[in-house]
Amino acid sequence: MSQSVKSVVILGAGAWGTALAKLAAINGNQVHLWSRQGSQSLVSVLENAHIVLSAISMQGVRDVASVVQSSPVSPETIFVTATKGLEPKTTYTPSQIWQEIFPNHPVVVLSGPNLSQEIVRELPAATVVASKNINAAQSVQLVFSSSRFRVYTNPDPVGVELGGTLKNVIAIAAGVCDGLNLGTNAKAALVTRGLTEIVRIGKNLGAKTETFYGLSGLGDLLATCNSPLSRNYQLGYQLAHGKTLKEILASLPGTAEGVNTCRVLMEIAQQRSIAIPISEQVYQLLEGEVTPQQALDQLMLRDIKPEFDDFPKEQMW
Ligand SMILES: NC(=O)c1ccc[n+]([C@@H]2O[C@H](COP(=O)([O-])OP(=O)(O)OC[C@H]3O[C@@H](n4cnc5c(N)ncnc54)[C@H](O)[C@@H]3O)[C@@H](O)[C@H]2O)c1
Ligand SMILES: O=P(O)(O)OC[C@H](O)CO
Repeated sequence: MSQSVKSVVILGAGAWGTALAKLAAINGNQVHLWSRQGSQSLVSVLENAHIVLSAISMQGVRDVASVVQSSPVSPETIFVTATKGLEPKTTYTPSQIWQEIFPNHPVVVLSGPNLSQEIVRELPAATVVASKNINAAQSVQLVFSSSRFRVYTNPDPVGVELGGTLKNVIAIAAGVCDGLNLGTNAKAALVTRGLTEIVRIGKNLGAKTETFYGLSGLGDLLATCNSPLSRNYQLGYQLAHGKTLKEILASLPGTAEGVNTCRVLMEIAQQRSIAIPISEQVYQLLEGEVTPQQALDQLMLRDIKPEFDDFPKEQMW
């Protein structure tokens, strides 16, 4: 694959930032991995950057974006966000924060079934880069594509971002399901109905339904709900084994964004009257209002209903 060498700055040297820095470096790009604990100043690494990719956990995104705003950045710089979360105060996605702060720059979302521990082992994986600016998405595609990492473009950044973000809540539920040994049928039902909740919220927020059936939606949902490498899945699994949220968070390696996302998601669903029963039980579980068994009972004993919300009546029977 031929491409011109790009100067790529990765913000956040956690698990995902480090894996992405490795992928960009494999292709011969000039990569600077910036961490708040490191010795390099943000201003010095941002100079001449073609691409600035944020792999900061949600809680730090606005602070870091504001510091970047006060640094000299080329007018051509493309911002890429790889964070999977929602901002509590505004309910914004990370790309909405970057776009608000940098209204004249292209913003690209990078999201997919990407467990970082597999990617650093160079196991094959695929992802999606989504933007309203196709040229920017294609530039980012070239920077990260390799024989081990297949990158697709997509024109629906909100859908790609919400798929990666909302699946973390369902992954917590999947961990609970496996932790309680509920079986394969239960897991299939949970993941499928979880996807229905993600589509309901996503459509309401302006995303395209098809996006949720792609890599960044269903793909990431399957990866995260089936792997003990997922921190969100692990969190649910340990809740099912009787640990408290506080105990789990104290020993979990890295960030489980699903905890914060679930709280913001409940606010969005309530404001917009969207039914998300699985996510609601995850919320109550995280708040300590129900036990895993009570959450399961509440889901199974809901009123019976048709499978789909919006089948035209004449096609029903
Ligand atoms: N690890 C994965 O497999 C993976 C894959 C895809 C997406 N993600 C997403 O990427 C994001 C980061 O995940 P991670 O696994 O690297 O988490 P992590 O906990 O390993 O790293 C988070 C990074 O954010 C930095 N950070 C947090 N607050 C900050 C602040 N206020 N200022 C500066 N830096 C700050 C931390 O120093 C750290 O470098 C999350 O939103 C996660 O959902 C992770
Ligand atoms: O470890 P998790 O649960 O944050 O999942 C990591 C990625 O989002 C998987 O694509």
